[in-house]
Parts: sequence; C-alpha cells; structure tokens
Amino acid sequence: MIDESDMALLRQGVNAAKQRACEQGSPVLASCSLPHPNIDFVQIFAANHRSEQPATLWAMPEDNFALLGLGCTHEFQCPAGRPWSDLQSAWETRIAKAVVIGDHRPVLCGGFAFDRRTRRSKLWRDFPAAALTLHRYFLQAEGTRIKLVLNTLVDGRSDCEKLCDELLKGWQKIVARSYSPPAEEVGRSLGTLVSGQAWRDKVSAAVEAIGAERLRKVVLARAEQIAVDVPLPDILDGLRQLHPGAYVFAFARGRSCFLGASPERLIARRGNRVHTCAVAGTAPRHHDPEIDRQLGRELLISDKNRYEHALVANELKRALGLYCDHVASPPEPRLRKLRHVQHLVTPIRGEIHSNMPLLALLQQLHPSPAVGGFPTNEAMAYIRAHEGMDRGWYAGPVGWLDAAGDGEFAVALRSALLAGRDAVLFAGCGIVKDSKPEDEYWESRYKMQAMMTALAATGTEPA
Ligand SMILES: C=C(O[C@H]1C=CC=C(C(=O)O)[C@@H]1O)C(=O)O
Repeated sequence: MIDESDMALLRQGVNAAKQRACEQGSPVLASCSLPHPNIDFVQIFAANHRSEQPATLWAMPEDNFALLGLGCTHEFQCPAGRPWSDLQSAWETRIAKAVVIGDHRPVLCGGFAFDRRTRRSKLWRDFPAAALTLHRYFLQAEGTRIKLVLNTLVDGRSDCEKLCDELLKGWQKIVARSYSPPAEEVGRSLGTLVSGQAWRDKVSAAVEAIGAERLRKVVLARAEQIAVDVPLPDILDGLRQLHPGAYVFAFARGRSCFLGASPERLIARRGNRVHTCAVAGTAPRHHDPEIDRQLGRELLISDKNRYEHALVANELKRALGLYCDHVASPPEPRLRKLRHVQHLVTPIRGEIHSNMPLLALLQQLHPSPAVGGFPTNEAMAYIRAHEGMDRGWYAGPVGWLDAAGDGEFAVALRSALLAGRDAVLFAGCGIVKDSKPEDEYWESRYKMQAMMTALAATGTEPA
C-alpha cells in the first residue's frame, strides 16, 4: 500500500513545508500524492464517514471518475454577506505557498446552502452556508488510475517524523475499518413536514400569485420523512447502479449524511472552457416503450414545459454571458431520459475570462430558475415566505474545486438527508401559470423515486 519510497516522498514534502513555514512564520500546506491500488470508494466512505469528518464521496459512474475525501486539514467557509469568490481567494493564497509533491492538484470538496439568507434549522445544523474542505485523506479515481493524496499543515515547530507517521497510521486505520450500522435510532424532531394536501394548496396559491404579481415561475419543494433499513454501502451502490449518468454524491457531517444522484450540472470548468446545462420540464417514464416515447414526444411539444424550460435556459445564458465569451447552445431543448423521469435539457457552453474565479461564476448561476424561479429575487422572496422549510444544501451547488481553479458543481437534487435510520427526501417542481397542483404533486413523487428506490423504502405521507 504505502511503501518506503512513498514514505520518503511524504517526508520530503513535509520537511520542505516546515522549512517554508519557518521562513514565512505561518503554517504551510504539504500535499503529497501517491499511486494507490484499486480500492472500493463506497466501502471506505461508508466505513469511515462517522469517524473521519467531514467526509465526501463524489462519483460520475459513466465517466469512471470518483473522489473520496476523509477528515479535515482545512475548511474554507464564507461569512454571510461575503462573495463566494473570497473563499476561492483564500484557497489560492493557501495553495500559492504550498509544497505539492506528485502530479496532482490539491482539491477542495463541499457545498453551499440553497439560500444563505435563511437561518439553518435543527435538521441542517451540521451543514454551513458555504463549506469547501481540504480533506486530510483524498482519493481520486480516473478510469483505473487511483491516487491517494495526503494533506497536512506544517508549522515551524512541527515534528515532521511524527506527522508522517500519524498520517500513515491514520490511513492504515481507515483502510482496515469496516462498516457498522448506526448504533441507535436518531429520532430527531423534524418539525412539521408539509402534508401532500397542504403542498397542493401551496401550488394553487403560487399559480394565483404568478397570475397577479411580477413572478413568472417559482420552484416549490417538499420533504418526506421515511425510515431506512438498508445499510449505507448498499444505498450508495444502489445510487451508482441506478443512476450511472448522474452525479452521485454524499457529504457526511456530524450525525447526518446528505446524499443523492443529481442529473443537473451547474458548472464544469476545465481551463477556460465552461459548461452548464438547463434542466427543467419533466414527464414520467413508462415501462411500455411506446407509451414512454409518447410521453417524451408530448414533453417536447408541451407549451407549459417549454416555457418553464426557456426561463431556465435564458437565465443561465444571460448569467454565463456576464463572465464568458462565445456562449452557445442548441436552439431547441432535447430529451434526457433518467430512470424515473424524463427532462427537457439544453447544454450551454462558453469560454470564461481567464482571470474570473469559478466560484464567482457559480454564484452568478445559483439559484437558477430550475430551483428558485424567475425573476430570481421575487422567486426567492416567495419561497422564503411560503415554502415553509429550510432546504439546507438541497438544491444548492455541491462539488469540487482544484488548485488551478478548475472544478465541477452539480445542483444537489434527487437527494436525501440521512441520520441514523431516518431519511428526509426532497423534491421540488417549477410552478408556472399553467401548473396543475395534482400533476406537480405526482411529479415531485416521481422525482423522489430516485432516492426512494436506493433507500428501498416506500414513502409514508405525513397526514
Ligand atoms: C427542483 C427539482 O427539479 C428541477 C430540475 C429539473 C426539473 C424540474 C422541473 O421540471 O420542475 C425542476 O426545475 C427537484 O428535482 O427537486
């Protein structure tokens, strides 16, 4: 696993960082990467997500790409009212002085709350408004190539030999640990979940508000609480297998694990190329292929869904255009078939101005009308006043950012917050002037199936 030559590299990095720390009088990051044999990311995450926090799992099964982060070397947060680009500046400052040994770029993983202006409820207390973590242990898989990255902060008085030894022993412990189910039921008090009927009423009220006010679209979300008996490794494997084209993610903090399989890319940056995607407008799937195709054809020509979709695509293009050249997208939305629903999608690309931080663009794109509404400010005010729940990280951006400013963030949809044997599932629907409460309710249920199936549970509807 980690042999003597790897240890020598680690020592070299840590010693160099100590020397730099002495010169500048402040701690320096040592980041060392080593090749690693094949290892099951899901098993390692599940076995360690409670003891090595924060813990991150990120997988794009179809692309054979996965990240796993355990423990914290440093967490970058963003105080309320400050732009997210501050977080990126702090990261750049840290990385400019770092000692990096190996052919990798250090990576931060984490997420942002949907609405930084609402106070976190008890349910989401372990999830800050904005948190990107430099994990102590980090694994990256691209195809069959796996790298282990060890990150540690070194100061002028650090005992380098001891630091290296602790890192090594820590990793050995992680690999040896096996998954154990949660010891007790958590039994959290979740407050009142909105009943199905009450939510339909909220949709009716939103349709009226859309008729009467400047508001043209608002996304209303709902939550369902269920009991879960499936072990975490099976849930995560289920997500990977059921949704190979999705972003499969899990973030463990405190007693909770926020996980999901999102179909929605908010931003991906490689060099100056950026890609986003409008995903809005939904129809169910059907096991009969002919009916399924018919549902798809109807979705493609549905005025209501095309309108709902166009608000998202236009707004994403506008926001991208503020920081990018050559913004381009196909003229018509396409159909994307997921396991339980089909969506209208419009991929959009551009070339970002070279000095523009990814997190500045991310903040421009979020909340898109796919999760907030249109116009954004009116929709957010409506959600705050009427939705009646804290979305936490649901519908917020989650993903990763590397030392060169490349990264990828998905919108945290098709997700649930798991604590012990409780799960709270979330789903929302874009409400426009022609929305029908009953249809939207069923749409939200289909969307929840993405998680329900992996949790192998049937939803219990609050009365
Ligand atoms: C807000 C959600 O979905 C969004 C993304 C795709 C389609 C949507 C729709 O058709 O309403 C929503 O805008 C969710 O899944 O919780």
